[in-house]
Amino acid sequence: MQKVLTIAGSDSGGGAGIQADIKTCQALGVYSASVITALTAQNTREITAVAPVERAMIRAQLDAVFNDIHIDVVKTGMLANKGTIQLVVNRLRAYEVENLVVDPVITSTSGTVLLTEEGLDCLRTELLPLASVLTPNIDEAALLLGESPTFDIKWMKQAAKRLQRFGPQIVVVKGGHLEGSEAVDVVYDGTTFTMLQSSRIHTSSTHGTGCTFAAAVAASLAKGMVYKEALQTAKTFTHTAIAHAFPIGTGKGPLNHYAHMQTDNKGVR
Ligand SMILES: Nc1ncnc2c1ncn2[C@@H]1O[C@H](COP(=O)(O)OP(=O)(O)OP(=O)(O)O)[C@@H](O)[C@H]1O
Ligand SMILES: Cc1ncc(COP(=O)(O)O)c(N)n1
Repeated sequence: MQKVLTIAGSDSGGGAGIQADIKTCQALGVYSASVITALTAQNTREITAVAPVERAMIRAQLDAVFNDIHIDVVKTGMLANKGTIQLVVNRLRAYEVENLVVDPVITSTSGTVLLTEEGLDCLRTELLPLASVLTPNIDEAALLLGESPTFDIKWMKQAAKRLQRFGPQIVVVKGGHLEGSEAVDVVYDGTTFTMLQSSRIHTSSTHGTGCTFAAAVAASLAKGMVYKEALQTAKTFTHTAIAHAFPIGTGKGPLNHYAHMQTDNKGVR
């Protein structure tokens, strides 16, 4: 059984964060352990409270997992602040983690800041050098680069190339928020660009798409897939989960993480 550790925040509404990560790993047949960095009081409409977990408790969770369970791939999501990032970096180095997927969660879709400014600097300089795969959306890519985004493929390519210089082996700039009929993500591996392409689904069920995509990359890498196959698997998995989402809540609803189990191999019911 391959094992992923997700280090992220809890979403009480069950659509994003730790909950999305665990469901994704489960659906892809990979075991998941979880280290919770923050609690959020959240539903499909808004985040009403955020409580970062104290550092000693995060450290205790990390050490409890790493001292007992062999982890194949680590995935990070909401890290909340500089202190937590420094601690996570310290523990990832101590346990010699080699496979790391970093989803740089900065702001929720509903507009709540989930990472402090100091935390953003620290993520850029201390965590990105350890990353195997970095998965920003267009806004997150721009914040990491300290500039305004342009919502087109040309800018996404430039951003991916420049972000790769911070240290991650592979950068995926996700185009879920692009205009048009296609949802295109730009992948840069230090040498070549590739595109992950799918049709855009017109739906309000998009809460947790970023968490789901990154967790599916982590689970696929844990299963031994090479990165191109892992990214394509994650893209198809996320698309299917959006396409077959149930109407849950009154805002931006969660995905159906188990949809691909109810579909044939082409992702069609
Ligand atoms: N409406 C959609 N139709 C098809 N694919 C989508 C749609 N929205 C997002 N995706 C895909 O989902 C994945 C996540 O991309 P997105 O840009 O939405 O990330 P994100 O903004 O980090 O997500 P989140 O909404 O959780 O913050 C990408 O592969 C993207 O192309
Ligand atoms: C705990 C947690 N982690 C991540 C997100 C980002 O997801 P989204 O952009 O869909 O709101 C979130 N809302 N909550």
